[in-house]
Amino acid sequence: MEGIYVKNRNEALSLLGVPMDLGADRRGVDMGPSAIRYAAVKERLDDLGYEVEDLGNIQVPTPESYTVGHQQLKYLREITSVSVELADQVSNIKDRGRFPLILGGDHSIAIGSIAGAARHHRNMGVIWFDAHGDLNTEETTPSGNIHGMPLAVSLGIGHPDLVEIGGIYPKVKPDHVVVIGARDLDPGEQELIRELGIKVYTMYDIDRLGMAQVMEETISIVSNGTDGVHLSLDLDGMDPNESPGVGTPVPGGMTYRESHLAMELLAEAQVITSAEFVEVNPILDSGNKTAKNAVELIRSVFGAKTL
Ligand SMILES: NC(=[NH2+])NCCC[C@H](N)C(=O)O
Ligand SMILES: [Mn+2]
Ligand SMILES: [Mn+2]
Repeated sequence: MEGIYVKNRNEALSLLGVPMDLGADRRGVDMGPSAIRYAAVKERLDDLGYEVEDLGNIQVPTPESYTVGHQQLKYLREITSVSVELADQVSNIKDRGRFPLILGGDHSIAIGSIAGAARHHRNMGVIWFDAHGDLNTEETTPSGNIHGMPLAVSLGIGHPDLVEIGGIYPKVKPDHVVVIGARDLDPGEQELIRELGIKVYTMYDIDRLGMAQVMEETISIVSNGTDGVHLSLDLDGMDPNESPGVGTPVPGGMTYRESHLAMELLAEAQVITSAEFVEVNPILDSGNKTAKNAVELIRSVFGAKTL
């Protein structure tokens, strides 16, 4: 198994924005793709020698025009239809031999991007960089917000409308999933993690082992017996002092340096076959700092080196 970038700098990347905020039930994160583009994501990847196309944004309904619907699964219908479209677009990008780089939007978009990537990688690994587990279901959710559920959905757990998106389910197996940076797990999520034996590196583990070892172990877990790896990076995994522009900040997160090292080690390992960067909320940000961090992390994962 092998990622499609770094080795070959002529490789083609496709940027796709998903201005979704329905999964967070809070405005601002819909402007994430614009904020990341404003931070010059395309130009900064051009500089690395990639052929980059920007496909623009997927159309997402505005919350003001819809009702929440189900209280435990807010905007289920609208999120389902966007996810179906996103899955198709990600799959089309891969059909064209290009690398899908998805810009969020709240984390519910992972449902669609993983569904699309899973069509091409039937044994896909997933790295979930996040303060949260995003392993809730309609029974365990404290908020009813679907952005707290996409990892569970990808594992085949949750509302059938979400789980069945893309026609393949489960999309990933618990043995091939690693969560990095967790420091806020709801009781139901903790139970599910134990039950399924999902590997979670909490902030405690990162402090004890160091990021280098965490990534070495992570890479070996997600590449063992898999045919591709999706990176799902929630900017709230980073410390809110450094990345304040997120809707659900949790203190005590990964530093700028730790996050970069993680991306650099992924670049060296050449394992990532699709990626998304989510939860950037420019309304809550200061000076577009969080979007700029996203762009720097994107550059690192695509092999940027100082020397
Ligand atoms: N992608 C995120 N930022 N998720 C935050 C989820 C917060 C909380 N665990 C919930 O389910 O509501
Ligand atoms: Mn999060
Ligand atoms: Mn998340």
